[in-house]
Amino acid sequence: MSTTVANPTLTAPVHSPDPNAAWWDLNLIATAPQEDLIFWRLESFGCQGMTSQSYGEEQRSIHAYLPWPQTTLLDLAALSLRLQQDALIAGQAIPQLHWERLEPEDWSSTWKRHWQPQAIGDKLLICPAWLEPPPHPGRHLLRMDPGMAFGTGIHPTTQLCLESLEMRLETWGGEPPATTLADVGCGSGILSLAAAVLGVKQVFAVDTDPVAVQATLLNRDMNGLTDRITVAQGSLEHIPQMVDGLVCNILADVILDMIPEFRLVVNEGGWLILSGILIDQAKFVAEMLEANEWLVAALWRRGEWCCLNARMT
Ligand SMILES: C[S@@+](CC[C@H](N)C(=O)[O-])C[C@H]1O[C@@H](n2cnc3c(N)ncnc32)[C@H](O)[C@@H]1O
Repeated sequence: MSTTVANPTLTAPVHSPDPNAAWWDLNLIATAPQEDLIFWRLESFGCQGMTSQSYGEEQRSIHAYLPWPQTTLLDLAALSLRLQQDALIAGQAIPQLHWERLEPEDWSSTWKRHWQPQAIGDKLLICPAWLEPPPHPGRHLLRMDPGMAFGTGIHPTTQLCLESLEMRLETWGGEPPATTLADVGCGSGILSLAAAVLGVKQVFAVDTDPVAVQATLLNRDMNGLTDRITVAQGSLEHIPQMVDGLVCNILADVILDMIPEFRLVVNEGGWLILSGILIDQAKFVAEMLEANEWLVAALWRRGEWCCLNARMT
C-alpha cells in the first residue's frame, strides 16, 4: 500500500486549520486515472489535508477535510454533484462521496496516519518525524513535521520543486552551482531543508504565515540545519541579501506580482524555480518572466501542475 498526502490546499487562500474546530472527513473511492481531477475539484472547493491511499494497482481511497459548521450538508451535496459532473464530462466512472464529522483535534492527527516515508528524485527521502525512517542508501533523509503548514513533499508542486532543486544543485567539479538560496513561501520548510542538504550553504526562508515560520524553524532544528537556514515572517522584502537562486511555490497570481521584484534579490547569472502554477497558466508566467529578462530554461509537468526553471538573461 502506498500513500500520498497533500496538506493543505493550494487553490483556496492558504490558511491554517483551527485544531479546536470540528471538521468534515470526506471520503471517495476512485481509480488512479481519476485522482488528479478529483484532487483538483476538492482543492477548488477549499478542501484541506488531502490524502490518497492506494489499494493494489488501480483503486484509491481519497480523504479530504472541510471545516464544520461553515460547510453545510447542502455544500457537501453540491460538491458531490460537481464530482459526478466532472467524471461524466471526462468519461470516467462516477465516484461516490461519503462524509462524517470529526470531533475537534481529530483532524490534525487523522491525516498523519496516511503519510508514509517517500523517496523523491534520486537523492531525497522525506520521512514523517514520528516514524522510523526506512534504510535510505545514497539519499539524504529529511525528517518533517509540517504541523498545520503546507509541505509534506507529496503535493506535485513540492515534488517538482524538489526535483528541480536536485537537478540545479548537481555538483560540478565538487562545487554546487549555488551557495545562497531564497525560499519564498517556505511552508513547512521542506524546500529549504532539501537545498541545504543538497549543498547550498545559506538558505533564507520566508513565509507570510506565522504557522509556516514556526514549522520551518522546528524542521530546521530537528534536521540539524540551524546554522544553514535563516527563517523570517514576511515575503521577498525580508530576504536579507542577494542570493544565487530563488525557489517559490505559491500560486501563479502571487508569482506574477513578484516577478518584477525577483531581480532585486537574485545575483547576476542567478536562477529561479517557480511552481504552484497550473499548466494552463504557464504561458502567462513564462511571458511575464521573459518581459522581465528571465529565460525560461525548462518546464516540468506533473498532472495539472507545472514548474518553471528560469535563468537570468
Ligand atoms: C503552497 S505553499 C508551499 C510550501 C512549500 N514551499 C512547498 O513547496 O511545499 C505556499 C506558502 O506560501 C505562503 N505565502 C503565500 N503568499 C505569500 C507571499 N506573498 N509571500 C510569502 N509567502 C507567501 C503561504 O503561507 C504558504 O505557506
